[in-house]
Amino acid sequence: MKKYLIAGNWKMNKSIAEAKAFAVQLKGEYIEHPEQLVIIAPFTQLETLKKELSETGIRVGAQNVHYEKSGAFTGEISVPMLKELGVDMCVVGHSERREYFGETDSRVNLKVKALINAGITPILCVGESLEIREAGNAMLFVSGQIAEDLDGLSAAEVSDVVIAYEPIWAIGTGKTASPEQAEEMCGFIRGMVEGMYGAETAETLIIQYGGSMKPSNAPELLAKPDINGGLIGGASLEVDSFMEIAKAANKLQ
Ligand SMILES: O=C(CO)COP(=O)(O)O
Repeated sequence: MKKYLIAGNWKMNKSIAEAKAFAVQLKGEYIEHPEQLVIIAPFTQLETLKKELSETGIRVGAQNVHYEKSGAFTGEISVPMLKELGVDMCVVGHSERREYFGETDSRVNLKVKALINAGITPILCVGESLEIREAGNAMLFVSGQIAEDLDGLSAAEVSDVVIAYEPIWAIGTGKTASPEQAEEMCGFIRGMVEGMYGAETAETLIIQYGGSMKPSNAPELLAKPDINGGLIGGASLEVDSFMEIAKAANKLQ
């Protein structure tokens, strides 16, 4: 059976009450593979979501983390703090963090390592801008990101990482990468991981596509052999559209 991970990245949206209402509604749905779902929420909602979803098998993730365990880092949240809440996954290196908050590959690398050491699955985001794609350098750029972001990790550690390919030009724009474009890059990433860490690690690696994924385009994207799910922004904010995407994955299994 092909593995999928359908992740809703809520970004900076929802109140605690809204997060709870979403979880309650989600629990009312028939969910074939709850272990394939994860809600990536703002820090303030994590405790509520963990509580509400505790018996369901649906996982909960954070959107960012600091790599130091504690210290004078005002405004930051550490890996042990996420661990204390029972957080299962954490997005690292989202393009919005890279663009607006100066997240560098070397910091992304430290975050990935800190999360793996604590047993929290990193969802590592990579992806090129439109300018880079149009210059014909998308693969060169993405391979550079992956090489730096995974630097120093063993094959066993890379097996614990999820990679999300999110072309910046497709995020929040309504402009999706075509299934062929998405597959081309996800296949390229898998090939790169195979070259670096071996066939076994590459075969089991979960590679998501992200960027305006929605119920209408999800079936075609998810059908591609190297795409193991989605990192979904806008369409994850409503249970109905999120579940439609999850069901599209189940139909392919
Ligand atoms: O950035 C994304 C998920 O991390 C994609 O967001 P949209 O689905 O809203 O384009």
